[in-house]
Amino acid sequence: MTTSTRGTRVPAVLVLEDGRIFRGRAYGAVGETFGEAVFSTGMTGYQETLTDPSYHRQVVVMTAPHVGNTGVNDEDPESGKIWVAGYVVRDPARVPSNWRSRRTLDDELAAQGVVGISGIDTRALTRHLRERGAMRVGIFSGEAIADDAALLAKVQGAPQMKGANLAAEVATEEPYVVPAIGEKRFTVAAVDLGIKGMTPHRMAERGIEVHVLPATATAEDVYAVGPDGVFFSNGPGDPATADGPVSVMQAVLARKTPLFGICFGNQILGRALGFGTYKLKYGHRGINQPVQDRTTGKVEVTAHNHGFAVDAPLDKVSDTPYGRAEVSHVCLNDNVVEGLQLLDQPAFSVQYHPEAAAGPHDAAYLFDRFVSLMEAERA
Ligand SMILES: NC(=O)CC[C@H](N)C(=O)O
Repeated sequence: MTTSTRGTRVPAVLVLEDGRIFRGRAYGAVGETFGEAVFSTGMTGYQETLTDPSYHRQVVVMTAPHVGNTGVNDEDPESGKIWVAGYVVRDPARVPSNWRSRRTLDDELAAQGVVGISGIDTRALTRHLRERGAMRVGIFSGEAIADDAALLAKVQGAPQMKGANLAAEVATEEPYVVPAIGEKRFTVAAVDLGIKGMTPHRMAERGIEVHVLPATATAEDVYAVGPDGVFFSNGPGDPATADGPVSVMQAVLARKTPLFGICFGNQILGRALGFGTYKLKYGHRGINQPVQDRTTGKVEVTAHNHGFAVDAPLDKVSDTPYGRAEVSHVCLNDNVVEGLQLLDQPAFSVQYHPEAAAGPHDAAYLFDRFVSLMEAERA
């Protein structure tokens, strides 16, 4: 069911698993959907958010009150489709305006079968999620609307995010190559756990030929491309389930190949080193999060999308099977671990998004750091 609701007033209901209910109008496709309710504080960049594969099985609530103002263009998507399980906005733009816009966001959501809701108090919903924590949610419109108790029972029967193993559902099935822009200097094997398009692009800009491999790639697959460095991407789901990628990363660490991880990749490095991961109460999602690089003292404003985090000590160097490791970056809002680095071999990762799609470019230096590690290895 993908009827566009543009110009119509189809009622819709959002039901949280703790029984709180919000009533509004259908936005995008009419029907029903389930996921984990999370909020994003980004005021721009909604196309990048919607198409980030890390949002698979999450229903995204936008805290910015006006969404859709710049329509939908063909340049900004981070992957081939919208991945969010549902979309919640307060006040959709009725007439988008931008020189790149091709379609309205409402029509794009409808065309891709993404069920959403508009006209609800997203500020109250966000405060609820902040106080009670991220939780399961359902959005129902059209024929899917039933009595509240029946809808609540459906939401309470939907799968949880904790324990979800989702990377293989979003990653490429076949390997592909993103060529270096200009002169080729390095080859990188990138394990795709839900990679955003901007990430290989940021590497390609630095003379890296990126071999993107499926989430199920083995250490043999990684080394078959003759990599100067290995990269582990962002991705959806609970890092506690990523045993396969953790053991591939351990093989890379054992060979001391230069290694870089982003987001899910940071959690996998944490696990590979022997740290735990845990679910944050409501996560970090947006493009305005302050992070300190403890190796330089500099503070950067960064893009985030994570609901889990690494449990590593902030105040000491840890001994791991791969040498000494430390927390390199920390979120200044809540002291959550935002980066890890090894001190005895060329490996590091960040929990946030230096590819900045969308978001500020403060953290682009991390791609240069990866290049420096590969240069040092070659020297
Ligand atoms: N963007 C990501 O890679 C997210 C990682 C993980 N799924 C989390 O929610 O924390």
